[in-house]
Amino acid sequence: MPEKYTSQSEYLPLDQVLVMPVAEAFQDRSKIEAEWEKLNYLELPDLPLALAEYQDFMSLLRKSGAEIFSFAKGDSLTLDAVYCRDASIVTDQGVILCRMGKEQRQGEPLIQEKVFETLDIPILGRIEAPGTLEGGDVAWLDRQTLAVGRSYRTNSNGIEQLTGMMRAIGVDVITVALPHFRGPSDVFHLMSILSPLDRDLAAVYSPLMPIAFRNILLERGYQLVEVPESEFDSLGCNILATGPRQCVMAEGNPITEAALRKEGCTVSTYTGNEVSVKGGGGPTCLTRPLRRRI
Ligand SMILES: NC(=O)NCCC[C@H](N)C(=O)O
Repeated sequence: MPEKYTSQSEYLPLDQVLVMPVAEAFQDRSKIEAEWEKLNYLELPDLPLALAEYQDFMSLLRKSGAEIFSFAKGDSLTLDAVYCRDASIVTDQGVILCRMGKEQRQGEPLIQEKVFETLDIPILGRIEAPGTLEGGDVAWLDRQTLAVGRSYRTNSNGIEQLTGMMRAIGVDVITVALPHFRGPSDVFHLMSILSPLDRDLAAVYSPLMPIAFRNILLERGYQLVEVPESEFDSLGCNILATGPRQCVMAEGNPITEAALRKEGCTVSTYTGNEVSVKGGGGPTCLTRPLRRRI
């Protein structure tokens, strides 16, 4: 029987996706007030606005036709749990539970595990101490190639563990050494500078991309849409593909949006000031894609 689905793609038509609803992660004003500064958010998120923004984001996800599942809330979770991509990686053989580089997020993988169990998705492996690895540092370049950023969140030991698990299932890992940029307290993942949008199209922020990795993308036949400096902090480079050249991005990135349209992309935007910009997590961070249609 021909294969119908894969988890090893960032751009094929999205079929199933997990989210951690903002209502569950943010909960109430007192939780937000107690946590936002310690988590290094830019400003205090406004709950009613965040809920409204998230509703719009979810309606874009629903419009894509994907089936949506939710993670459950847990006592050990912070506001950051809304950025559910980071706590797990999904392969065609099962899930790898991450070990978060940001200490306050270390409860997330265990809470996610319970939901994977109820969905009957096998656990292929877990990153163990002293390794750290976050899902935002990981992106499929094709079905057999996974790029992983070595960052303040993802260390060499985590990458070694991941590489071993991937070798066992026939996947090559390309390590991308990320620069210091704004330092350890900032959120800076591989997917802050790379969003694959089709087999041969990716949005990139080249100023922070190692030349060698950028050349690998070009050698692989990727055409690169360059995100300008003025749109980096507004998450212009963090774009969710719900299908080939079907993009969901945070509003406020008109130059990138126009460049994507020029390459034949359909672009939908949501207001992400509260739910994305203040916490530093764009649409890929807000979603844990489970599988895509081949
Ligand atoms: N994949 C991502 O870029 N995730 C964003 C996570 C933001 C969150 N405030 C964090 O610091 O971990």
